[in-house]
Amino acid sequence: MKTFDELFAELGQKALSRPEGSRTVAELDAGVHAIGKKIVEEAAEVWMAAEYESDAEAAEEISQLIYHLQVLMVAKGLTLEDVYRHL
Ligand SMILES: N=c1c2ncn([C@@H]3O[C@H](COP(=O)(O)OP(=O)(O)OP(=O)(O)O)[C@@H](O)[C@H]3O)c2ncn1[C@@H]1O[C@H](COP(=O)(O)O)[C@@H](O)[C@H]1O
Repeated sequence: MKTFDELFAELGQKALSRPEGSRTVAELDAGVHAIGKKIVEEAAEVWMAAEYESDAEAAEEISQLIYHLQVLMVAKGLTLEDVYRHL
């Protein structure tokens, strides 16, 4: 289990070290357009899970949406502070 901040730090490290088989590296290489499409897809899955599936499934979809949002932040060079200042 990890927190939002811990995952973000891990993804930043993956972007730098570019380990073989990393999903994050593959997404970063695919670019902002592809990551954006993934975010829209995951957001729809969150909505559908929240309406029609279990709470556990909804939580899993939410975690995947958060992951892809973080990958987009890394791709754009945005920091946690850049986002947190708007919360
Ligand atoms: N938290 C996540 C995470 N959430 C979601 N995903 C990816 O996003 C996918 C979810 O999309 P889908 O459900 O649509 O699955 P899919 O249909 O197989 O997706 P596509 O391959 O078709 O795009 C999952 O299959 C994962 O590959 C994640 N991939 C990685 N992480 C974490 O990110 C960290 C770095 O991972 P790597 O970069 O892979 O080392 C690790 O801590 C991982 O646990």
